[in-house]
Amino acid sequence: MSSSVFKESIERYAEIGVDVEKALSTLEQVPISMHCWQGDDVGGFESPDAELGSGLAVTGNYPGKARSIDELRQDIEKAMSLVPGQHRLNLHAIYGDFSSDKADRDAIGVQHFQSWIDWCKTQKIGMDFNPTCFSHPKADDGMTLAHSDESIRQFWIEHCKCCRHIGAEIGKQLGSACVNNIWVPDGMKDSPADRTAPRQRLMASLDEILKEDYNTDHLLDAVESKLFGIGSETYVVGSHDFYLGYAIKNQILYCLDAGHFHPTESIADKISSVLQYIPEILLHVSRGVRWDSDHVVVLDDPTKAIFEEIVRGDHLSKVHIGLDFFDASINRIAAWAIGTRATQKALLLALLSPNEKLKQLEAAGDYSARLALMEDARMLPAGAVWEEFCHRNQIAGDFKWLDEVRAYESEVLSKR
Ligand SMILES: C[C@H](O)[C@H](O)[C@@H](O)C(=O)CO
Ligand SMILES: [Mn+2]
Repeated sequence: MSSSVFKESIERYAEIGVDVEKALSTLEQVPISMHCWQGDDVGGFESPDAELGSGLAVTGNYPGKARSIDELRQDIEKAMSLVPGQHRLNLHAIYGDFSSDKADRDAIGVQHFQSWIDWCKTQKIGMDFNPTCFSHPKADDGMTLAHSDESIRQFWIEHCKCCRHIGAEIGKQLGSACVNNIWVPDGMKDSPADRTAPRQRLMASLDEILKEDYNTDHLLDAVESKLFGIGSETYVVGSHDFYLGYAIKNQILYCLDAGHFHPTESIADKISSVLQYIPEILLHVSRGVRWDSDHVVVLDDPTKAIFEEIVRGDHLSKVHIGLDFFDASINRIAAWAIGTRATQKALLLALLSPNEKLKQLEAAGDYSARLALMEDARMLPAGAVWEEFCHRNQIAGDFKWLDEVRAYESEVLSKR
C-alpha cells in the first residue's frame, strides 16, 4: 500500500506541474548497465593472478570478492535484487569463460561468452561489452592501439575486432543492441616529443577495427576519452578532442565518463553539445576524487546535473547509461547498490523537477522566478516517491537494503 507521504507528494508535485506517476513510469523504463568489474576489482577470469595495470588502480582489501564466474553471477544477481527496475550487464572481455578453451585476447570468440549470454537470457536483461586493452603483457608499456610496434598494434586491433563480433552476437541473441565501448590506456607519463604520430596510429587502428559493418540493431560502437591516468599524466592519445572528432566523423557513440575530465569541467554541459553532432552517447556514471576517476557514485551535484540535462533536453532515448566505479574498501555488493540507486535517484529527481514551468519562466525572461522555483523544488518530498518506486518493484527501501547485504555477507561472502 502506498504511504500517505507518497499520496501527499503527488499533490505537492502537481502544484508545480509535475506528474509523479509519469515520472515513475519513465524511471521504470530506463535501464542502467551495471558493470561486472565492481565485483572483483577488475580482475577477470583469464588467470587467477592477473594484475590490474595501465593506469587503473583499485584500493582496498574488503573480504569476499568474487573469484569465479559463478560467484560473480551470484553477486550481480544479489546486487540487482537491491535495485528497482530491469537493468543490463556490462561485461569486459577478460570475464569470458576460458576454463576449457584458453585464448589470448586476439583470438576470443562468442563461445567464451555464450554462458554470459545465456545467463542474461535467464535474467531477461540486455548486455553491453568492452574490449580489455589493459592488464596484459602487450599493454605493459602503456601503449596498445597507438603502439609504434606494428605487431603489438595489430594484436590489439584483432582483439577489438573480436569484441565487435562478440558484441554483435550478444545483441542479436538478446534482441537488444549491445554497446561495445573501446577505451585504451595509451599515453605517456612525461612530455612526448611527438604527440601526432600516436594519434595517427590510433586513428588508423580504429578505422581498421570499424571497417566491418554490423547491424546497429545488434551492435553500437562507442569510444571513450580520458584526460589523464596514472602513468599517462602528461599525454593521453585518446583525448576528448580526439575521440569527439572521431565519433562525429564516423557517427558512432562517444562515451562521456564523469571521472575523465578536469574537476571543474561539467559533463552535464557537454551532453547537449555532443548530441548536436552524433545521434547517441554512452555515459559512464562515475565520481572523480583527486587522482581517482572511479569512486562509487553518490547523489552529488555533478550527478544530479547530468540527469537534469538529459531530462530537460529530452535526451533519454539517446543516452545509454552505464556505471564505471570500483571500490574494494567496502562491501562490493553495497558499492553496486549505492552507486546504482544513486544514479536512479538522480534521474528521478530530474524527472520530478518542474522542467516545463522552468522553461516557460526562462522564455518569459523571468530569471528570478526560475531560480526561486529551482531552489524551492529541491525540498519537495522526492524521498517518498523513491520509496514508492522501491515498494512497487518489491525492492528494499532506503535504510533497509543494507540488511540484505549484511545477511548475504554472513551467509555467502564470509565463506569465500
Ligand atoms: C574498466 C573500464 O573499462 C575502465 O574503467 C574505462 O571505462 C575507464 O574509465 C578507464 O579509466
Ligand atoms: Mn569509463
